[in-house]
Amino acid sequence: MRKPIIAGNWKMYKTASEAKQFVEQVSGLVPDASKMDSVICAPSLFLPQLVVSAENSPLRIGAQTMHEAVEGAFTGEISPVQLADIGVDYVIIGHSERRQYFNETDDSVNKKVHAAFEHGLTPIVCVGETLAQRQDGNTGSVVEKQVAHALNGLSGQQVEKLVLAYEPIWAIGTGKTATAEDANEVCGIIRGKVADLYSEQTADQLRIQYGGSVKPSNIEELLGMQHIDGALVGGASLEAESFLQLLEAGNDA
Ligand SMILES: O=C[C@H](O)COP(=O)(O)O
Repeated sequence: MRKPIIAGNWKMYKTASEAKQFVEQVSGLVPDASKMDSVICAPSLFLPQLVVSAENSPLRIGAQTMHEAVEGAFTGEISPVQLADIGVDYVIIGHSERRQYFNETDDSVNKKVHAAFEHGLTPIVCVGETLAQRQDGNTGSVVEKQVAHALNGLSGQQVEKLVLAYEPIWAIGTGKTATAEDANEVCGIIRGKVADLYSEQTADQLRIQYGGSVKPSNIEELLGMQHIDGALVGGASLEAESFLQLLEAGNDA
């Protein structure tokens, strides 16, 4: 039985005071970590403050990206050492918005995944196809290639610890959710690829999230699917009430 994991990705939303207020409001209401994992991935600017605000709560704090180097002349970037040092637990790697607007590639995703593990961070690795790739019937081959690249060189034990997020690009922020069956089918393809690359046991342990217009009204159906172990949520994670409803669904799954 894989433990559900619901992660909010706030993207470039909220001010520092709004972020602090949100975490103070939800932290006492987050389900126990023995039942599920609950994460907020916030803008880097707020991370130190949110780690402190969440310290007595099961809520964990994540970053939305990072550089793969330990340190260096990389203006504007944040390193895995810096994230780990302030108590961040998770980091999203290879989100489609990073791939599209900030030149993140399968190769840099792989380097960042290795760097995350070297410094004790849990990577949430995003993969997913464009609408054109889906319409051309290439969804399976696209996500298999992304998964193989992202995991290259990792041990089976590391793969069992990471989180993969399947996010069809055409469903992000559009209100169009993949049907639960379609999302489950692709998550099953991802699990099958991991079984080929590693073992059935590793594939069985791996947690796979679905992301793309997840909201309180559709999360239960998604979490009811065999291969979907959680959700990576943008818009619906911004309001405390809807985030808590998502966690409740995770806790009941
Ligand atoms: O990381 C989250 C995803 O990009 C999904 O965003 P969304 O829930 O606003 O569609």
